[in-house]
Amino acid sequence: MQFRTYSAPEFDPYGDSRQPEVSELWAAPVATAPIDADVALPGSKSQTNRELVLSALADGPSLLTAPLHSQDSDRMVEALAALGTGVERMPEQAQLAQRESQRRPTGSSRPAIPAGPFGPDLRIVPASELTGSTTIDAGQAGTVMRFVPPVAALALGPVTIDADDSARGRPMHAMVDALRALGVDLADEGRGALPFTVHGTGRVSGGEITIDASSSSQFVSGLLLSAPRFENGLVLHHSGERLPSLPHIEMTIAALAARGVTVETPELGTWVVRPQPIGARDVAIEPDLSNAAPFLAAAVATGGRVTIGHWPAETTQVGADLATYLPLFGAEVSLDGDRLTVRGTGTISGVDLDLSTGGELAPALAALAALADSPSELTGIGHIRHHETDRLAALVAEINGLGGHATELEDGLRIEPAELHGGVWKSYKDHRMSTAGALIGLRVPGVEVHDIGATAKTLPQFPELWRRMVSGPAQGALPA
Ligand SMILES: O=C(O)C1=C[C@@H](OP(=O)(O)O)[C@@H](O)[C@H](O)C1
Ligand SMILES: C=C(OP(=O)(O)O)C(=O)O
Repeated sequence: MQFRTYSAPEFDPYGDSRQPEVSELWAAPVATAPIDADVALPGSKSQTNRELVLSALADGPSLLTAPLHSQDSDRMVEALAALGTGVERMPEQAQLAQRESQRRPTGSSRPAIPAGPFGPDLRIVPASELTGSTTIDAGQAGTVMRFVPPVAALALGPVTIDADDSARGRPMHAMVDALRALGVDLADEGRGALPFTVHGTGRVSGGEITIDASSSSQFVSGLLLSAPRFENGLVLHHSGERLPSLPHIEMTIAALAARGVTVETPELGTWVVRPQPIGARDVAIEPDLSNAAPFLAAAVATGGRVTIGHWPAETTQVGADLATYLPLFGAEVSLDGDRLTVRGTGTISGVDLDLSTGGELAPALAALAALADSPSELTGIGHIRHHETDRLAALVAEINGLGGHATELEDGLRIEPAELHGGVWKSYKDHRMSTAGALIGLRVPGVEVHDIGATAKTLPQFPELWRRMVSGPAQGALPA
């Protein structure tokens, strides 16, 4: 394979997240001393894309403050706009006034949401009638490919939904079968995969269905988000060997509740949504706590300190579990107001972790485990074989490619201590593989990440934020 050298572009926080494909090599910065940094992170992908969908289906305009601007959120904005939703980028003055009005009730003078320059707030104006006769590009976004088809079914006219070549293989069967069972006409040429065309009639009858959401919680979330607009609502049962990422379903239920929609859960694996309006709402999006994983892990890897501001006191984001996971690796974690600090202690211990609730944290935690001084097992994550890439295979290949000792388990990974060396770390067009490579590169000289541009999926600013974090005013000696 031939690679060219990659030099980071100028930091452009308002830049277009649809970056050109960056398939060059990025020399991962090496920490020469313990990291000592404060990091501000843009908005949560999962919250932004839920609130975009709910705002498009709501009974009036909504304002999203501090939303994410990245490939995944841009694909969602474009999808909803193609169906007739109005999306306005708020001018800076209006943003400041809005943020001022969202100051914390405790009397603190600090705004309740990040003031970081990560892109404009968005005002969403629902269409009086969703219109089809359009094509939607989900890119690589699981949230777009699983949340938008039920919305398309509520539109009038055919909607073709497609994705990047690399994402066309992601499971969609459960959504195809669910929509058909709800009375939606869908043409998929028997593939049960993207691309397919939803022949929307402007209405979905709804009813009681059973799906197998073992491969992704997003099927449940996608159906629940649109269900209040189904004529008969939805009674949804999950039947399958497992249900991953439960906090993400909790996030969906919480987002609906905040807009006045109750989701009843009479038993585990059943959700009931009655037909009802979805309330318009102004929402402040929390920072993306899953994207916090490589940054906080950097403190552990270098025996240093990383602080992330605006850490929510209460959240359904699974990244909040980093505060309990990282101490298992040997870190100290403290929360001072809304500032979460992780301090490395100089020791990186191996861990046994069931990550079934938070599979998207696995790449960062696997990278940290590869730097640990004792073996780790990360389990409950068989479903991450269906994420942006087969993450179990990718992590094993790349960790071992640097001299590590990782093996694939039926539902996870075993990683044993080994002396790592430099080399090319491939990203497989997966943002979390790119950031996992960067994390290992902090401690292993000569790691070159192929396609750091993949981080544009949820964090286009990653190379610059990482560079700033590593080049902070750190002093002292790295752990042995
Ligand atoms: O609903 C969501 O926002 C997400 C759900 C999870 O998907 P899976 O259940 O497919 O793991 C998670 O991994 C993904 O990053 C985001
Ligand atoms: C699995 C992920 O993304 P998606 O929303 O595309 O499923 C992820 O971000 O780790």
